[in-house]
Amino acid sequence: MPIKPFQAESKHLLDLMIHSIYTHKEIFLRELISNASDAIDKLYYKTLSEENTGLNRDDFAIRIVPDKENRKLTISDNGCGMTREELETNLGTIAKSGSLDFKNEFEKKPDIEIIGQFGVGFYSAFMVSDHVAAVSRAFGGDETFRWESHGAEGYTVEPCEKRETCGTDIIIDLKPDTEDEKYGEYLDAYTLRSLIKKYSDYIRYPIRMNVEKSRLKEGSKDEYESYTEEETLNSMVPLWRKNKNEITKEQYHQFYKDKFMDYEDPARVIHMYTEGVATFHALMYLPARAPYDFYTKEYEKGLQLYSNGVLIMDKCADLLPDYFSFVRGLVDSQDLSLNISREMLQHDRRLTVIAGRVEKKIQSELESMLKNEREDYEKFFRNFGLQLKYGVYQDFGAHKDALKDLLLFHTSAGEKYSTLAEYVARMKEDQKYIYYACGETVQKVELLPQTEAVKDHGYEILYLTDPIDEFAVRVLEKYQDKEFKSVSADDLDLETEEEKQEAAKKVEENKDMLAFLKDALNGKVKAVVLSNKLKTHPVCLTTSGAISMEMEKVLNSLPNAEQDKVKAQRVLEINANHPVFEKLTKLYDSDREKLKTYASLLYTQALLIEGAPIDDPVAFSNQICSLMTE
Ligand SMILES: Nc1ncnc2c1ncn2[C@@H]1O[C@H](COP(=O)(O)OP(=O)(O)OP(=O)(O)O)[C@@H](O)[C@H]1O
Repeated sequence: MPIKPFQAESKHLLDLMIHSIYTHKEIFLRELISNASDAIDKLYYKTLSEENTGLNRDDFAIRIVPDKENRKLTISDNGCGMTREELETNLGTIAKSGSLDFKNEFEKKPDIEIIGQFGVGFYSAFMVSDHVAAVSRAFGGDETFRWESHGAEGYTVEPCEKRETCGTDIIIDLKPDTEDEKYGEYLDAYTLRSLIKKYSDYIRYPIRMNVEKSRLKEGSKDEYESYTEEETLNSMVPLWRKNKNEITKEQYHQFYKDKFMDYEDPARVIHMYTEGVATFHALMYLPARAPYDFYTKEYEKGLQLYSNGVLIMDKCADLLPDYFSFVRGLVDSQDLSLNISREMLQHDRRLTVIAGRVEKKIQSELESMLKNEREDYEKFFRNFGLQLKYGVYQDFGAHKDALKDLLLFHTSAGEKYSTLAEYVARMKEDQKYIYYACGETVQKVELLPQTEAVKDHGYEILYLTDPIDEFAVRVLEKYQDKEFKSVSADDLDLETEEEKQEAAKKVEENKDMLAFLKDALNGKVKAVVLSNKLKTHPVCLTTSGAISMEMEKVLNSLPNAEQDKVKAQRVLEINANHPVFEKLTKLYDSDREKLKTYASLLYTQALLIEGAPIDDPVAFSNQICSLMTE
C-alpha cells in the first residue's frame, strides 16, 4: 500500500501534536467524541428530511471501548461515516473554514495557544498515540475503508472488513508510558468516565461504555462476582437546558471555549430562560477580548439557533443587533420548526420576539456589570466600546437611549473612565454644557489650545479619541438636558458681559487687519477672528458649520471619499493677549508683505497643532529658516 503524504499544513499540525508538550493531552478524547457527535448529527438531519432512512434516533450512540491488553482505545459512532475520498480529504488535509486563519496564526504562537484556540480536532489523537486508524463506512455505501497513519510521514487508505452499520471507529494505539505521562490511564474506566463528564457531558447522544461491576453471587451472602454492564456516561442534557445552580463556572467556561474556539475564559456568562409568547433558553457570553477579526468585514455576528436541542442555524444574525455583535452564544426554542428556511425565519414573529428579549437581557447585564463590576466593565468597554458607540450613531440614533448610559469616556478630570451620568453629576453649578474635545489620543487632546479657556473655568472636558466619537455625540445632542458642546465651537459662552464688550471693541479696532489676514490666506479660512478660548497659545483653528476638523479627517479617510473630499470651514483664531498679536498689529502698519508671511506661518502652526496635514511643508520650513536668519 503506498503511503500518501499529508498536505503541508496538516503535516505541520501533526508534527506539533506528536511533539506536543501540551499539558492537557486528555482533550483528544473530547475532540474525537465531538467529531463522532457531529457525524451522528449529520445523519440525524437526514432522518428528518428524508423518509424511510430506516434510522431511528434512539439507535444513535457513541461507544468507547478500552482494550487494556492491546493498549488500544476505540471511539465508535454510527453516524454518517466517510467514503474512501472523504477519508482522504477529511483526514489528510485541514479542510476547516478556519484553516487559512490557522495558517496565518500558526507561525506566531506557542503550541498551547494553537491547541486551545483552534480545537485541533482529529489530529489531537497523535498527542497520545503513534498509530491511529479510522475504519469507516459511509451512510448508503456498501464498502468499509481503513485509513491509518503512523504520524507525519503519511497515511494509507484501503478496503477492509465490512462494518455492520454505517459510521466510524477511531482506533488509537496509546503511546508507552513515560515518567511524566501515563498514557495507559486513558484505558482506565474511572479516567474515561471523569473525562467524559468534564468535557462531553452535554453531547446529545449517549456515550456508552462497558463497565466492570461486581455483585453478590446469587444465593450467596458474601461471595461476589464481577460482570460487565453497558453504561451511559453522559447526562446528555445540553448545558443550556440545565438549571443555573447545577452548573459550575468551570463548566460554563469550558463549554464556551470548546464551542466558540476561544482559549480564554469569557468575561461574562448570560444564561436565561423565558416562557410566554416565546419560550426559549439562551446561553450567551461576552468574550474577554475582541476576536482578531472582530473589526473586519470577515467577522460574522450571530447566535447559534437550536430547535429543541437540534442545531438549525450556526450564525443567526437576526438574533443580535449590530451593536451587540460581540456576543457569542446560542438560543434554543421549542417553538421553531426544524425545517424552517432562512427566508421564513427572517419573517418569523417569534424570532423577532426572541431577539427583542435577548437584546434587553444583554443590555441589562451590561448595565449591571457597569454598576457592580466596574473594573470588568471597563475592560469589556476597551474591547467592545467602539461597537456601542457605532450603535448610538447607527440608524439615525434610533438606539441611542438604550446605549447612552453604557458609554465611557476619558475626561480632563483624570485617568479614569467616566460615564455621562458621572460627568453630569460633577458639573459645576454655572456650567451649561457638556464640553468635549477631539483628537487622536488623550495626550494630544489634552494639549489642544482650544481647551484652555474651558479648563480655566474649571469645567471638565470629555476627550473623544475614536473617530466615531464626535458623530455619536452629535447624534446624542443632549444628555439629561445638557447639550454637548465642542470646545472649538464659536459660541462657548464663557465670558462675562463686560469681557464680551471689551472683546467686541477689540474686534472693531482690528477689523481691517483681520480682514487683511483672511485675504492673505487666500481662501484657506472662512474668517480670522480674535479668540475667546486661548489663554497662553497664540493661535488655534476652529470651524464654523456642521463639519469639524476631526470629522473632516474621518470622512476623508473613508474608502469612497476620494472624489468628494469634505472640507470643514476653517476659522483661524488669534489670541489678542499674546505678544505675537502685538507684532501683527505693528506689521500691519509697517510691513504688510511680512504680515502675509506671518499669516501663513500662523495658519500652518494651527494646522500642525490640530494634527491636520499641511499644504506645503517645504515652504513652511523655508519661511521659518528665513525668520531665523533675519
Ligand atoms: N467520526 C467521524 N465521522 C465522520 N466524519 C468524521 C469523523 N471524524 C472526523 N470526520 C471528518 O473529518 C473532518 C476533520 O475532522 P477534524 O476533527 O480534524 O476537524 P473538524 O471537526 O472539522 O473541526 P474541529 O474539530 O476543529 O471542530 C471533519 O470535518 C469530518 O468531516
